[in-house]
This record gives sequence, structure tokens and C-alpha cells, in this order.
Amino acid sequence: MQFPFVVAVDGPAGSGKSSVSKAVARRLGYGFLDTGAAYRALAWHAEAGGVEPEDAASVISCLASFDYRIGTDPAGYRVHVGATDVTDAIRDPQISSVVSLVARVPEVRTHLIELFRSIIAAEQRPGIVVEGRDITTVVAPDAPVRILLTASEEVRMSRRAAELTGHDAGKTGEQLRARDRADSKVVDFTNAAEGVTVVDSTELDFEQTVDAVIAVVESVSAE
Ligand SMILES: Nc1ncnc2c1ncn2[C@@H]1O[C@H](COP(=O)(O)OP(=O)(O)OP(=O)(O)O)[C@@H](O)[C@H]1O
Ligand SMILES: Nc1ccn([C@@H]2O[C@H](COP(=O)(O)O)[C@@H](O)[C@H]2O)c(=O)n1
Repeated sequence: MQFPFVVAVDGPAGSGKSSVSKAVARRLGYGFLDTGAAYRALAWHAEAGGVEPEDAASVISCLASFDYRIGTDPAGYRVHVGATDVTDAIRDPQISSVVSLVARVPEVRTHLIELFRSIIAAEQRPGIVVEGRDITTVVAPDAPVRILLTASEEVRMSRRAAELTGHDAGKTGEQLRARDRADSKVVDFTNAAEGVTVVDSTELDFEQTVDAVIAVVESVSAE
């Protein structure tokens, strides 16, 4: 059996990838890798360096100084760029509004995909749940478990709005829709590739969704 046992989870914004994958990892005693945090941290690093996220050449030049570290403990992990803890800063709506500009640069993707693979290879727990947009198709296409976690746009928007209290729900929804549009030009995370299992949580609550993902993992592990 592959070590670590990789569970790859992709899906659109607000589908529950991060929270459900974290809960699945905790339940299974696996590590957890939030790949979106790296793209967010690079957007933060670019802005901190006065680089416009639209300026692809300058974003690429930021990679040389992008000293990125992230933990894989699903119970709690920190994100650092150099000595700076950016765990909270990368969740700012400002970062959410520009991250797709950074993520669309091929050289950025190549750099971060190699970083993700090295983090996965270094995982010491028996398995690792890796979530993002291109995990099932590019980062870990040979993972024993590959899941597309999705939900209706309406449900995803309402979940995100409930999460971002104090922000205008309409603006939050529009930003989520805009990010999906931008992301889907770079990676197809709306159609399940061959061998990818779709888990649609539109009608499921959080625990039911966690159970559904674990059922897929257990069905593969039992083979
Ligand atoms: N099945 C569910 N039922 C109810 N709430 C859910 C469900 N799945 C996730 N949530 C909630 O929806 C919100 C968004 O989830 P999460 O941040 O994990 O989404 P995501 O796919 O990682 O989004 P993004 O890609 O934008 O980071 C969270 O508050 C989470 O607790
Ligand atoms: N594997 C991935 C993961 C993320 N992205 C880009 O990062 C943005 C933020 O991701 P979150 O999961 O933290 O919301 C996302 O919108 C994508 O632009 C990616 O390209 N590939």
C-alpha cells in the first residue's frame, strides 16, 4: 500500500474541501495539506513586496524569495512566509480577491506543485488528505483515493456567507462566483476526471459529508 496513503480532494470555492478534509484527516489519524494556503501566501508575499498580482513576470520573480512553510497537523497548523506567520492574513478577503491572478501563472503552478509533492512525501503519518483544485488531476493523479467534493453554487455561497459574518453576503457570493470563474479557466474542478468519485454535499450536513468522504476512503482501503 502506498505510504503515505494519499486522499486527494478537489472542488470549487465553498464546497467544504478544507473543513471536511481536515475533519476526515483527524478521524483517520492522517495529515492534512491545504494547498490553497500556498497560493494565498504567494499572493500575500507579492503584495508585501509591492508587486501587482496582475504582473505575472514580477510574481514569478517573487518565487526566489518565497520561503514558504506549512504544517500538516489537521488539529491546527500555521503558515509562514520566512519568519512571518501569515496564517490569518492569507484569509483576508483582499487576498481572496487576487489569489486567482497568482494561481493562473504556469510557472507558479509548477513551483508549488513540486512543493506540495515534497510535503506529501515527507509526511510521517500513515496517510495525508490533500485538498485544492488540481490534486486529483495534477498534483496526485495516482492517489488511491480521489474525490471531487462539490455542492450547488447557491449552497456554497450561503455557507461562505455564514462563515464570513460581518461581510456583505451579496459581495461574498459574487467574489466566490468570480473566483470559481477565474479558477475554472486554469483547472477543471467541476467535472470529475476518470477514477474520481464525486461527493455532492448540497443535501448533506457537515458530519454527513465527512462520513461520505470516509466511506469512499474505507471502500478503497478495503480492496
Ligand atoms: N456539508 C456541509 N454542511 C454545512 N456546512 C458546511 C458543509 N461543508 C462545509 N461547510 C461549511 O462551509 C464553509 C466553507 O467550507 P470550507 O472553507 O471548508 O470550503 P472550501 O471548499 O475549503 O472553500 P475555499 O476553497 O474557498 O477555501 C465552512 O464554514 C464549513 O464549515
Ligand atoms: N490546488 C490549488 C489550490 C488553490 N488554488 C488557488 O488558490 C485559491 C485559494 O484556494 P482556497 O482553497 O484557499 O480557497 C483558489 O481560488 C485557486 O485560485 C489553485 O489554483 N490550486
